[in-house]
Amino acid sequence: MTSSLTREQVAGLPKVLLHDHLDGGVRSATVLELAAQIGHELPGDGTVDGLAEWFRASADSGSLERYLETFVHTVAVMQTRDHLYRVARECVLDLAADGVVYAESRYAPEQHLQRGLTLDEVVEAVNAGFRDGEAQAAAEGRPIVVRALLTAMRHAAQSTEIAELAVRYRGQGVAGFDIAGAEAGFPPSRHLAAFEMMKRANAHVTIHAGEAFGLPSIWEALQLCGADRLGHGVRIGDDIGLGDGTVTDDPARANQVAADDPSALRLGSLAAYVRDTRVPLELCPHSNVQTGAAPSIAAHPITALARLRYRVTLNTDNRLMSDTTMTKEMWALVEEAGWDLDDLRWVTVNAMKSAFLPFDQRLALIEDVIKPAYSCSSSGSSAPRSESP
Ligand SMILES: O=c1[nH]cnc2c1ncn2[C@H]1C[C@H](O)[C@@H](CO)O1
Ligand SMILES: [Zn+2]
Repeated sequence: MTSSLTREQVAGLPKVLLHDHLDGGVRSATVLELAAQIGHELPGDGTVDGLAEWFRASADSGSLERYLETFVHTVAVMQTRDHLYRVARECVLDLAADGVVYAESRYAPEQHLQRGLTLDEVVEAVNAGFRDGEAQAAAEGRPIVVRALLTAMRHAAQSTEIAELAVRYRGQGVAGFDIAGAEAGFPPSRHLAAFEMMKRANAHVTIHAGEAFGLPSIWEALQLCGADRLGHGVRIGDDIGLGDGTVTDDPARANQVAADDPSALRLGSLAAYVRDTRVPLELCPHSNVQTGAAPSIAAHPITALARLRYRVTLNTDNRLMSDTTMTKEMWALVEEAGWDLDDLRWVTVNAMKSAFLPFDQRLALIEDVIKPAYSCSSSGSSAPRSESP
């Protein structure tokens, strides 16, 4: 239970990460080195730590739009085959060092064409980095499986082409399709043709929705665009009533009510649909605090949603901008929101169940890797939380 769980123990647990941006997790040392090579001018004081701090502080603005402005400096150094390969390979090594055993890493191929690469060359460079990173991590005794998700930017007009690219590389390192970028003013239905194309191809879709904008965005993502998962989806709390407000109006109180008596919270029809149909929520606590989607880790709706038994998964979003890792996300919930080992095991199994990986491979990772490690870590003082139906 909480009292016996240490940060070191959490660091050693196997983790599953479904929502991590490749261009949001570049090592600051790599940004510095590659920027010098290509003559890209960077903010900060010229040091690795200074640049990392610049990303964190600039992203800490309370606004998604300002958070996203920082990506210009990572995207700038991901414009050649070698640079994409390096960033992808380092990403895998960093995730493996954090205990991640399965990850889906997303990026927008259309943002990496500034120096003449084609969309296919971008995907192939990243795939090559992922494969070599996996091989090196395995050789170092930290096996990890990584798949790519191809993102289309929601303010742009290339989503159908990116969806076609995702289908073309399905089974060759690419597991699905996503849209990202500023949410307000750019509803998911703007990209309906791309989503319909994915559905016709029986391919997987996740959509950034319910982060900076609320229920209409979630509704469109699910009911018009057929999303299999929600990127963030934290604003589903707007449809869960406290009697005098919603979960997202007063998340600290909602967490308390959910812990004391979950049946006291009333679910609107969309909130009920999301829970009943087990829609996976790719929740990213530190990122949400930075963009103003949640007030703090302690008061983040993830805890109420977990107590209400939504299909909650825990994610990093952008390790560089949010100065985070999976260990840090987990440990913050333990220290600040009362999570215990069973909660961590539960979100990890939830994530593996929700991965865009073939069923037999998901099952093998759950049975052979995740469950045995969490059983070994268990103090034996509590029964594991039962799986959701
Ligand atoms: O949290 C986010 N919400 C919406 N868009 C995001 C978020 N994090 C990163 N992005 C954008 C910026 C990246 O350049 C792009 C592709 O990874 O996705
Ligand atoms: Zn994201």
